[in-house]
Amino acid sequence: MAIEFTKYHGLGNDFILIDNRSSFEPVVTPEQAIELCDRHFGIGADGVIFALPGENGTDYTMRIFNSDGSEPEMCGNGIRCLAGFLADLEGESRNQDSYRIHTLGGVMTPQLLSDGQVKVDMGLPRLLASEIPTNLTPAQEKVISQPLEVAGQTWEVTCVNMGNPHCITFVEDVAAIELESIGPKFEHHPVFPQRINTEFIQVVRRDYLKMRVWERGAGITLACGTGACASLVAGVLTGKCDRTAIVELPGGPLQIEWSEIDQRVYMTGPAQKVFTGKL
Ligand SMILES: N[C@@H](CCC[C@H](N)C(=O)O)C(=O)O
Repeated sequence: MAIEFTKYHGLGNDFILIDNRSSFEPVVTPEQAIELCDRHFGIGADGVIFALPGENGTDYTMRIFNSDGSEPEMCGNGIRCLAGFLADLEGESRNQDSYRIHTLGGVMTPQLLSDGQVKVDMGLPRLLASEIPTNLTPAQEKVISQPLEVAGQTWEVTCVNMGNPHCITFVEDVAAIELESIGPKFEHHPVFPQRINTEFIQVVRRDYLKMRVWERGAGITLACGTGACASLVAGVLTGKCDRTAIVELPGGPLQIEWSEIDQRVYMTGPAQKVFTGKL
């Protein structure tokens, strides 16, 4: 059976999008996703995203496999790409600018803006150790500026769940971080039972942060939307940044706001279609 796909990226965080609207189960297995994501022997991507029928009264469901075949709960750059993909699929029959999307990390609402960008209501950040999850502090406490031993060094970390788990460390210079060697050690640290996404943040100004990321299940990527949101929340919790800031990633900037009014996090950024194909 031939399967059509569309390749998208959000700031270089790239995905294979599949129209899965006629079934509640992904038409590609995690093992096949690993092969498709391979940059030498496959299409090449950080993950495979499926547009499935909506659940619990939502318009659609998003599921995603990382390039290692694991299934994360949520993907920020991916959900912007999904919104662009859905708008394309609906074509002339489209009658809405925003979609309510069911994900394993909760309901998210991407909105297509007139300038081509996508703004996503990413929901409320979850901060308790049990919600990350981590056993770094007692279950009902937040994990803010806690010491964590990784690779013989003590790092001061703050943890935030944005549907998926993140561990954030503020550093003087993100360029000096040896991401390839330190990233996997954070990801597989025993204090994180479901592994972790790891962000290193340099505060250039209170409204401008530089970020590099090691993603759970995907390694170094050019951008991570949930990671940018989690990092801004961590910056506010530690008093290092404002509630609205630009987070500059290797693939480009995202605008992030942690609203004082409704306490929800909003992310605005691009979603770019690259090409279509058939498997
Ligand atoms: N790149 C994504 C996050 C994808 C999922 C992540 N690798 C995980 O396992 O949680 C984003 O833009 O948020």
